[in-house]
Amino acid sequence: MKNWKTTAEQIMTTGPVVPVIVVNKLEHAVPMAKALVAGGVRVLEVTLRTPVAMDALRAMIKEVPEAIVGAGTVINTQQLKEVTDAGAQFVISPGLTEPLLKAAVEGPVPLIPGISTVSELMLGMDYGLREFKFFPAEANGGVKALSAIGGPFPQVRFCPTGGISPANYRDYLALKSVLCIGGSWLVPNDALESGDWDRITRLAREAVEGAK
Ligand SMILES: O=C(O)C(=O)C[C@H](O)[C@H](O)COP(=O)(O)O
Repeated sequence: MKNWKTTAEQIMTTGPVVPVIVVNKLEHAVPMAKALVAGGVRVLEVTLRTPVAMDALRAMIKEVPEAIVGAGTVINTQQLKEVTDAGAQFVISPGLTEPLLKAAVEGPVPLIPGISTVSELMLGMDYGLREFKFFPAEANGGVKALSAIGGPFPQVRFCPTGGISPANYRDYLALKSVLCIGGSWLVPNDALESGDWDRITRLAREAVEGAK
């Protein structure tokens, strides 16, 4: 962690909503990122779930410098190295493993690993981490579970993700332990397919405004 260029806390306090992005076509990446930034959302998580994800990540980093672009769904040390080499500014994982934690704390960018139990949280804390993703948030008991899990760890902060929507995101943000939330609703696949960048800007703006 001593070599991290920024902190997980800085990433998580930059915006209250982090879009979880699935890119299927490379040509969507840059206009989508610009549309999000236009709507006031700068921290973007590109999931490594599609064949074009790495190229999309690189394109967004290069062509949308106003955005803070990170990689999501990073599940092993090989991927961690790849996204770090590509210039990702932060890394998110749905879970945690010791090899991933070890590599991340020695690497240059913050890792925000997912936890869904107290023991996973404690393991991450053993590596010096204090910021975590809570995944899958809704399926795992939602706001109630998260406030109970966070109870014994007042210094820990979360980015709940998974099943979060415009209807419930404020309930999570109301918790003191929650710095931001992640959600895929900000970048609907049909908006990407139809090139409806205005809709993506609108969704971003509404989410940011609604969080105030
Ligand atoms: O890809 C990853 O690394 C993930 O952890 C999964 C995402 O967090 C969820 O897919 C969020 O998606 P929604 O529930 O649709 O908002």
